[in-house]
Amino acid sequence: MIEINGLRKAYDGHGRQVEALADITFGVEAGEFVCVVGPSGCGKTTLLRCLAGLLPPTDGTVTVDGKRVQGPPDGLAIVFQEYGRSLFPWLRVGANVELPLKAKGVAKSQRRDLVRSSLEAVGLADAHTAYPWQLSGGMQQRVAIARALAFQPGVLLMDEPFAAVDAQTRAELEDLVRDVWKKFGITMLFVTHDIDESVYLGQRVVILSSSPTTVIDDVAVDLPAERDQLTTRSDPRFVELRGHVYSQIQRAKRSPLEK
Ligand SMILES: Nc1ncnc2c1ncn2[C@@H]1O[C@H](COP(=O)(O)OP(=O)(O)OP(=O)(O)O)[C@@H](O)[C@H]1O
Repeated sequence: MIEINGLRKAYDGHGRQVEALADITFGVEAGEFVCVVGPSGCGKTTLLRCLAGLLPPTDGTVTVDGKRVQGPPDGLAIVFQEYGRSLFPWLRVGANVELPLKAKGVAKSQRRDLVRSSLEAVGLADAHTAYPWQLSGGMQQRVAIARALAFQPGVLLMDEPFAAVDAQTRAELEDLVRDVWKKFGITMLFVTHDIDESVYLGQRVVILSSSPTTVIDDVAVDLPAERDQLTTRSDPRFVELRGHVYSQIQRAKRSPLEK
């Protein structure tokens, strides 16, 4: 479904090159839930931007559904961390969710159905006529997720979507994302700096090194498919996997001479 092959991305800035990604290779199967973790500044956002066709790679290729990414691929949606900036404050919730559908040329009656069903899927059926600024941060992020779902994406990219919400809301949103993933069979690539979150959510965790960034590990999360904030997080296997990812990231942060 997603194939990333030898991806390198260097930025040119004020006469000096910043190599954000050195050499990234991994794939995501259709319908899989893969989390990407790595130290701060290792290029997680850059990776998602290359996948979404928002940035051209310096080297290497990205393909989605067999097609090489050279611009935003069809059927791919993205949810960013900063929900406050991704929703239009002058549009009501329903209109925010509907906007990309209008741009896509979806007929009015179908737009109405999609807006209703995606707001229902995120538990916000009643918020249709509210303005985003009347909602809590967690609810605003639900609207952003509904907007992505209404688009009926085959692939959903999420860039640290819960970094700005409180711990309790975060747990609710994590469960919501697992629910919509299961319900809609979407291929998920979820970027986070939170190790526990990556193990709780993913079927696999891809671990990135610090710069020059490569994939240092690709961990299969062999926890039961039914996850629960209490039982999963206290499962000895969860604790073991979290410890493994943590130690890999610590190793990734050390300079090559210390490893
Ligand atoms: N537009 C840009 N021009 C120049 N350098 C950039 C640009 N965007 C990102 N970088 C650099 O590329 C590297 C990777 O940045 P990126 O934001 O992708 O990392 P990240 O892992 O998402 O960071 P964080 O964990 O802080 O969210 C950083 O060194 C950053 O300074």
